[in-house]
Amino acid sequence: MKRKLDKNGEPVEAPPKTKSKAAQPSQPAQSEEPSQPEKQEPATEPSFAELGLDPRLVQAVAKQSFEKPTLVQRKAIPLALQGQDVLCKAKTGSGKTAAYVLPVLSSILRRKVADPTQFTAALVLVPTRELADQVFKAIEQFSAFSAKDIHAAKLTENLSDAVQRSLLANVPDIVVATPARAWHSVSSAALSLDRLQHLVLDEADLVLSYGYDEDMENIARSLPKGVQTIMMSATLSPELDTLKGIFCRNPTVLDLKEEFGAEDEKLTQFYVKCSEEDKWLISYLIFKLQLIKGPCLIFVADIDRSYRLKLFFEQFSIRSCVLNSELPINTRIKIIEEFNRGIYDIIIASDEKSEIFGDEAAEEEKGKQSKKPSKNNQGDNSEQPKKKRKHSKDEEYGVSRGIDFKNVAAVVNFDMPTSASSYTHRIGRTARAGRAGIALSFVIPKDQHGKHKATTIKSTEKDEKVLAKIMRQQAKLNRTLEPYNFNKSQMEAFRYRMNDALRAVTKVAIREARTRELRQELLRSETLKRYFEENPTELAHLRHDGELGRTTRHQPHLKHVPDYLLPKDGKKALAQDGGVGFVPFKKMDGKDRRHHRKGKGGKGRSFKVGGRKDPLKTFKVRRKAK
Ligand SMILES: Nc1ncnc2c1ncn2[C@@H]1O[C@H](COP(=O)(O)OP(=O)(O)OP(=O)(O)O)[C@@H](O)[C@H]1O
Repeated sequence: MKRKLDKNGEPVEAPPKTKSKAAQPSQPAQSEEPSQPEKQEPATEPSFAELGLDPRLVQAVAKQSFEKPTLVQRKAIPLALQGQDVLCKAKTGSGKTAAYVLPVLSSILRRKVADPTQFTAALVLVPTRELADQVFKAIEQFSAFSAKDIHAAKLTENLSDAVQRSLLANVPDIVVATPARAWHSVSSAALSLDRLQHLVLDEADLVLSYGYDEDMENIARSLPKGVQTIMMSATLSPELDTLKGIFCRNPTVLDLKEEFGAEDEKLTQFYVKCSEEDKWLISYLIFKLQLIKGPCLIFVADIDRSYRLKLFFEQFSIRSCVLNSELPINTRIKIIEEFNRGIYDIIIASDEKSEIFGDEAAEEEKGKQSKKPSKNNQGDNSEQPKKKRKHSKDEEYGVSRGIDFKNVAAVVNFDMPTSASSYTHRIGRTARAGRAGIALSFVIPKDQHGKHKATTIKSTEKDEKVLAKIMRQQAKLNRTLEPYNFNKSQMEAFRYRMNDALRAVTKVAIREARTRELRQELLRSETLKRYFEENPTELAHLRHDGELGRTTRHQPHLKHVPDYLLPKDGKKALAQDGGVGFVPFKKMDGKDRRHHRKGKGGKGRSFKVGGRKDPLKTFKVRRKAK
């Protein structure tokens, strides 16, 4: 039974004095208690050292330049250090990873002082391979000063069973894996959970959506008694209840409200209602004229779409890279790393999972009949999103959730997600850890859907419904989405160029781009290196194929925007009535513009998010009089 908590996530009753888990079930049920007056946060917030963490971890945290713990860290770390089960819901980008990694590492270090026996004490389950990589890196960073005492392993790479076995033969203290990988290792006796002490489910609301129900059940059966369970999630979903039922005993539930009030909100949200064709035109203008600057994440509905947009941008010399489930995991991780290092400014990510997480608009139409409580989701396929089993794609792929893309200035929903919760997760890739960011979503009005055969896509049919739902959801958080209006007449001058570029991006060109990308990966593959050494002619063929076939028409004239195309008052005139629509990330005086063109530091980065150069400080939204 869950405990009552105040608005700040403080348990209303005093936390148990005992550190022993065994004592917990005997505590009286608290959930029916009336609400207590809110507890005030202490005048000064505790530092990491004051949270009771091992000093070596505090040192590592300082190295990361984390000045003070975030709300979720202040609340969850002490509870986890006491050995309690914790179910924590906190917003995206609020620092949940450190909130569980630090106490788990601290407990392992503390235990090792008394008992240096080597065994796997912690298992961290995450829904995607990308996330596993990220969590593993966080563990490495936080154990920088205790590396000889903490040995971690990640079980998600495309490693052979033999290699994974040898990894596990070293008996890591902490294992990070997707549930499928973890169960595979447990069932083959490569990983022993016999002495497990901590189980973490990160992005817990997702694990069942990814079709891991059976793996979770199997893992649950293999756990010894008394394992501490920590569940982290950015949203509350019925799946959490299912998992709570399977794994937790009397967890403390932390439902943490936003750390910042509306006035501190650093995320600005816009939407553009436009035709299917204008979506391409506006995107071209936004990126070519740099109306949005800085690292940007563009979400599209499927893989073909990601290549179509990339090739379309290429026509105008706008550089971008694609991220999708077809690419090998190592490539995906590399792309995320390179984006975080500032090598790419635009990632076009296909959010195929958005479909799986439920088309809420469709659900609404079904009259919400399926509101029956599901005690246990096993076999309950009617309520569970369908597992997608497609061979070419990686089912453990996911970029809209959990991944810590650094300093993302803008998230663009080129194609709307099909649910409000997908939207929350997508926009959560920007404005992280108190930084600024914008979200811009293209919405196709219902009467415009299907009108432009070349670019129409099924998933955007219910954009308006989804938008309405998103607006309601955001309003609950005191957030609004503002219309982002373009001056249509000024856009017209660019239309023929956009059409020219769209025509060049044929289906054949997209197919070719898709296979070319995969071919490049084959050429880079370490696994195939040996094979190619022995079969050099095949390597030559593969290379030759790659050099051939650039099926997109090359149109050098599209690269530059001639001055006569630009409106008299420059880019600003593109915004209708000079109002919403111009998104300068930085005040652009003459000097700055030169600076931008040159591409500061040769990296093409021309602004900082947050700090003195906070682009949003110069951003004016003029509400349109209704
Ligand atoms: N105390 C802190 N001070 C400063 N930065 C922090 C702190 N804790 C975490 N961060 C940074 O905040 C960013 C977001 O953290 P993290 O990825 O853990 O968020 P999250 O809540 O797990 O997000 P999501 O729900 O999207 O997975 C990371 O770049 C992390 O390094």
